[in-house]
Amino acid sequence: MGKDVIVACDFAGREEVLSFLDKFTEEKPFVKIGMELFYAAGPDIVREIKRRGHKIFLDLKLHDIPNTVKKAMAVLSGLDVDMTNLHAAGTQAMMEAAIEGLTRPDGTRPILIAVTQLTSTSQERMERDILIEKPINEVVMHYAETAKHAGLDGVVCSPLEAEAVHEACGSQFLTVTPGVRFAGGEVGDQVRVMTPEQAKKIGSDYIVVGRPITAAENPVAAYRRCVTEFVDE
Ligand SMILES: O=c1ccn([C@@H]2O[C@H](COP(=O)(O)O)[C@@H](O)[C@H]2O)c(=O)[nH]1
Repeated sequence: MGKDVIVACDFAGREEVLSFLDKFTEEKPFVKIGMELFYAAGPDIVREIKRRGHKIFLDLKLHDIPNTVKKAMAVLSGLDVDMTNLHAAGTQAMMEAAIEGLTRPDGTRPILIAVTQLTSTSQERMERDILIEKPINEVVMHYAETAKHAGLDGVVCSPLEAEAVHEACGSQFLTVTPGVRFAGGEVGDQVRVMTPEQAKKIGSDYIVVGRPITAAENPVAAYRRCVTEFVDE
């Protein structure tokens, strides 16, 4: 897979997401379905968007005991998504169980990536609220290396950490990076942010962009701007 822009379709239901996707008449963006849409519209919305020809990143961030995650991943493996994820904080054992569950009888499976530290988390909040008293870069790197040992394909991290993750885990280990804003754009609840252009320079494999596209006056133009800044030569 080459570099791509993944659109975070954080919508309240089926009609909202489909009318958003209908605006894209000339391209089929890679779509991220997160908790809001999945909890509202269920597995059918995954099938429907897939049927329309979009690649899908199912972003449910599983985090539970290994047996539960394994069984949940076995269910998700039937949905034919292209990518899914879990929290690396669930341990190497949980990640190994997830791979077992996700792998189909024919040996194929979607790309599986691990969330390191959420891009909305700052150094200060991580120390104060979750008592992790290490530099956030070191924490991200530790989770990335654990995910690699477990056999995962990559991580979710900020573009700020993409270069270091590739240095530690290899260039084939995927960096899927939310926390992306246009220069001067509203940051909202994100903390560790970069522009699409900066994410490209630092070597992110995928950028995940939600509100800068979905809340834009012209979402298709905003998407194309991301592609121009991040993908095009
Ligand atoms: O660390 C993480 C992990 C996941 N996300 C998800 O990405 C999008 C970002 O949306 P924006 O509107 O561009 O902020 C959203 O769906 C998050 O759930 C993340 O932001 N950070």
